[in-house]
Amino acid sequence: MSLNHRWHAFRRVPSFYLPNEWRSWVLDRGSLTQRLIHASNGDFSVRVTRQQWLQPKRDEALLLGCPITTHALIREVELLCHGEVWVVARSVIPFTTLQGEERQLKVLGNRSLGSFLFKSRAMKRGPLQITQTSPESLAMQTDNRTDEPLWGRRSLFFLHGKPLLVSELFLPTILNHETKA
Ligand SMILES: C=C(O[C@@H]1C=C(C(=O)O)C=C[C@H]1O)C(=O)O
Repeated sequence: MSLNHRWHAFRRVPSFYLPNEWRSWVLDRGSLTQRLIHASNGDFSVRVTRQQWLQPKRDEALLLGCPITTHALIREVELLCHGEVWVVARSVIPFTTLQGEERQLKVLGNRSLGSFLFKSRAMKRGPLQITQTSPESLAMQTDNRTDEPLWGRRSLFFLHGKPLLVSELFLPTILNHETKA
């Protein structure tokens, strides 16, 4: 069952605010998909909750260098390990990025965006921006309800120099699982 996360404007916080237990996950610049596959012994899946042509949020358009009125491909997903949502993610992909090899991004389906990005030799990643959001932003199921703030990040990826913006929010389930492991 989807968490129906509502993405609000990104409120950036300095990375030194990150609690120690989250630093290794939120500051990891490698493939999150690969890390989740490893952490779940391969019991990993992607649930696409939205894929539509929409206007990006103002702060997203500014970061991407797109006119605020242009539409972009908005892809929102939940990344599940052992059938539980561990990460929710939102990607904003401008029309001008979805050309050439990158047209494949339109038809990823339940394949992970990261599996495409980190295979590409033409991929560069920009700096990570860190955010903290209230647990109310997630209509969380009872088994991972928390009063703790949620930590997330966003960064630009560049494919052949063309940008897309990826935002990710990490659920407390990740740490609960790690303490059990
Ligand atoms: C960027 C990555 O791709 C992940 C998968 C996504 C998707 O399938 O839409 C979106 C963001 C990431 O959590 C990664 O694996 O590092």
